Parts: sequence; C-alpha cells; structure tokens
Amino acid sequence: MRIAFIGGGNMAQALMIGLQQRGFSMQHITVVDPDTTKHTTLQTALGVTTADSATEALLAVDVIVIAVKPQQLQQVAQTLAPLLNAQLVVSVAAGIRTADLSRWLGGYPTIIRTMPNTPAQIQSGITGAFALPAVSAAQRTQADDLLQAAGEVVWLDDEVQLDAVTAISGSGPAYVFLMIEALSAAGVALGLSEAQSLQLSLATFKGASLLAAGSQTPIATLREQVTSKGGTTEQGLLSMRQHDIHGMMQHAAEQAARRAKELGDQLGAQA
Ligand SMILES: NC(=O)C1=CN([C@@H]2O[C@H](COP(=O)(O)OP(=O)(O)OC[C@H]3O[C@@H](n4cnc5c(N)ncnc54)[C@H](OP(=O)(O)O)[C@@H]3O)[C@@H](O)[C@H]2O)C=CC1
Ligand SMILES: O=C(O)[C@@H]1CCC=N1
Repeated sequence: MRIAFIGGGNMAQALMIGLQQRGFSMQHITVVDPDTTKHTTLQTALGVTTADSATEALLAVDVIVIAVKPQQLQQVAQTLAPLLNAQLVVSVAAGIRTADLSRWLGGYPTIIRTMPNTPAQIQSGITGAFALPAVSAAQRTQADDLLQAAGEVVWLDDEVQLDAVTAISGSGPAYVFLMIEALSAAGVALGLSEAQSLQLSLATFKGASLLAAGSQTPIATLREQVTSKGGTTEQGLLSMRQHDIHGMMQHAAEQAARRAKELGDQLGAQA
C-alpha cells in the first residue's frame, strides 16, 4: 500500500510512528506539508519522502490521508480536487462531514471519515471510522489495515456518531493526561516529590487501565475491590462524587461533541 499524508503534524506523525513500529515500508509514504521545518525530522526519524505541495505524481498512491486542521480542509481539498484519480481519501479532521469534503473535492465519492487518537504512536490508539457507500470492500480493508497499525478500529454505520467518538476517544487522551497531572499534583501537595508522585500516578493509571482492559470483571466490581469498608478509598471516592465526577465528565464530553458539530456546521457551510 502506498500512502500520501496531506499535513504532517501531530496526528499524522502519530499514525506514521504507529505504521513504522508495525514494520510498514516507510519509503511507501509521502508527506505533503508546506511547513518545511518539519521535513528534516519527518525524513530522518520516519524515513518518509516529503514535499511542500501536492502534485499528481506524488498522489499516485492507494490512500490519501488528509490530516490538516478542520479550518484548513476546504482550501486543501480544493487544491487536491484536480489531482485525484480514484484514490481512497481518508480524513482525520474533527467535525468535517463527508458530504462537505466530497463537495469540496468536486463530488468525490470514495471517502472514509475517521477519528483516531494520539496513542496511535504506540499502537494503543483507537479510531472511529465511517465509509461512504462508494468505498469498495477492498478499499475499506486497506483503510482498516492502515488504521489497525495504530490500534483498534471501530466502524460506524452512522456518521453522526463520529462527533461522539471525537468527544470520547479523539479528545480523550487529553482528559487522561489532565487527570494524571491532577493526581500527581495532589501527591506533591501531600508531601511527595514531583518525580515520585508522577511515577506513582502514571503507574496507577497504567495498571488500572491494563487490569480493566484485560479482565472479564465489570469495572464497577474492580472499583469495589479497591474500596475497603471504612477504609481510605471510600473517603476519596466520596469526595469525587461530592464534586460530581460523572457530571464533570458528561459535561466535558458534551462540550467537545458540541464543538465537533459546530465545526461541521460552520466550516461545512463553505461552498
Ligand atoms: N491531535 C490530535 O490528537 C487529533 C487530531 N485530529 C485531527 O487531525 C487533524 C490535524 O490535527 P493536528 O495533527 O493536531 O494538527 P497540526 O497543526 O499538528 O497538523 C496539521 C499540519 O498540516 C499542515 N498544513 C497546513 N496547510 C496545509 C496544506 N495546504 N497542505 C498540507 N499540509 C498543510 C500544518 O502546517 P502549519 O502548522 O504550517 O499550518 C500542520 O503541519 C485535525 O483535523 C484534527 O481535527 C484527529 C484526532 C486526534
Ligand atoms: O482537539 C481537537 O480538535 C482534535 C480532535 C480530537 C483531538 N484533537
């Protein structure tokens, strides 16, 4: 499979590192990004070919992954439109709907909209994906192979659900990083050194996540197994409930999903 990435920023790099870790032939990847300061790093660290603008020859690939910011997508799509020739187009942009991208690409039919996340770079990502009906079974398999290099893939039948995926797993790593920062800061406030508090917090998130992911036991039961009657956890959880942890997470996800829809509405309204 030959791949062209349009945009070589954070998300594209996370996907490419995932592909590299999986042993993908990196010489089969071209990255188009006008920010030439990124080119040397992309070439030396990842072994990919770089270019500052797209040409028909550079886009003679099987899959084009568009990984620019949603605000840049319309302009990028209009530049790509005359250069396309039946390649599969995969978008990772938050909020932007396939109908709008297809229109910007001149009525292009073979598009898969996805929402990956940055743990892709250690093959521990998860991607939500939605394919337009014109995408062939072979192209869907190609996209699945590409995305599986980054971790799990969840195929959706309803594109609207991608805004929820964005709010949960697309943005989710940032929520988790914030929680690690917060737990670690709490440890420092209780007298631990910064280094040891971070070590304890990181190992706790990692251990609890691995235990939960690898166990048949319901998460609530795993939580109860930590919570000794009359013990310490009970007090910690009580405080978290008093501060409405569920409401906080619900509100955060709602705000992220609202923003994904807003990006789709506002940017998708462009001709
Ligand atoms: N970061 C994340 O965790 C996730 C991001 N996404 C999506 O991925 C997309 C990219 O996000 P992210 O990687 O964070 O953003 P970045 O800004 O890191 O990457 C975008 C890159 O595209 C470049 N670019 C701008 N214009 C063009 C152009 N005309 N042709 C080619 N490249 C161009 C940008 O250059 P310059 O900086 O000079 O503008 C930049 O290097 C977004 O749509 C986002 O919604 C999806 C899931 C998770
Ligand atoms: O914050 C953003 O808009 C992108 C999409 C999901 C993660 N990062």
